[in-house]
Amino acid sequence: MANLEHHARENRTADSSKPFIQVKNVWQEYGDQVVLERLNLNIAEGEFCTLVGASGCGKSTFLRLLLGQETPSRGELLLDGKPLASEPDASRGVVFQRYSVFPHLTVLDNVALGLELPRTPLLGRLFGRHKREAREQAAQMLHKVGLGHALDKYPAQLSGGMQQRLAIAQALIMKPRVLLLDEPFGALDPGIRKDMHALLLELWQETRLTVFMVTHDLSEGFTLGSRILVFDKPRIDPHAPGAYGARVTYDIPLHEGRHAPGASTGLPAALSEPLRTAYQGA
Ligand SMILES: Nc1ncnc2c1ncn2[C@@H]1O[C@H](COP(=O)(O)OP(=O)(O)OP(=O)(O)O)[C@@H](O)[C@H]1O
Repeated sequence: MANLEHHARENRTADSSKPFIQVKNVWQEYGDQVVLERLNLNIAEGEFCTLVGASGCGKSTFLRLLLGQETPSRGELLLDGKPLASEPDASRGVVFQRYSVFPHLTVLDNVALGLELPRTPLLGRLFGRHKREAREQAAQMLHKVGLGHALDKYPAQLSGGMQQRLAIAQALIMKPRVLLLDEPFGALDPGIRKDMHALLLELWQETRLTVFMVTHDLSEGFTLGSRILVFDKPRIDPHAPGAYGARVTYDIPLHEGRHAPGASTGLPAALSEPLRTAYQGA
């Protein structure tokens, strides 16, 4: 835990008066299909943004832009006032719905590898003291996410929830400043999802990482987020479905001052009901 707290302090050296992430008039087009249009957002460091919206409206595309996997067709994304690196780097960690660890490595090695690779890109592994330190750090992180008892297991021996815990540990061990989650709990049973929500909120509150999480579950979006971003297409041309893209049509702060998981959404009923209906009908 000391590590995570230290990490949180390190992350907070930036000028807090400036938005941490700025999205300036961002468009993303594939051929003649406009997927995202005119996105403008300022995100402060430490916000937990949940992204909801109809299937295919560009939420994962937006995550890929934040990750640096793609560059926008127009506009720019700034992190600490500087253009985002055009390739994924250690400042951003990512967890997908179907997790992507190395099946032939143990749980411990999967997490330690993240620390080893950047230091020895050619050999791929560390030796001696550095190796021991990497493994100790990895073991600490795995205890933190509740996998302390499974260090020597292989991914195929883990349940879905445990695999996502491993994926989260793998992302966090790199001390990212931004954590990108693309429906990380979408494949899990409701009971396990609740446990994962508690874990994620606990980790977020300790690190004050900036989180972007795509979810199809509106109540998950409301429960976890400190801010919910609703993606939707305000204009549709039935003769040219790709002519217009999605924008953020609702941008709602939630849980101001929240410190306990499961606090109320604080949304006025007059707003939450139409939003729920519109979203589910989409
Ligand atoms: N590399 C690409 N080339 C062409 N089209 C793409 C590409 N990536 C995404 N798209 C299209 O962009 C649109 C948005 O896709 P995206 O996966 O971002 O939506 P989404 O909101 O995350 O959907 P879902 O909720 O179903 O995961 C889709 O129509 C998809 O086919």
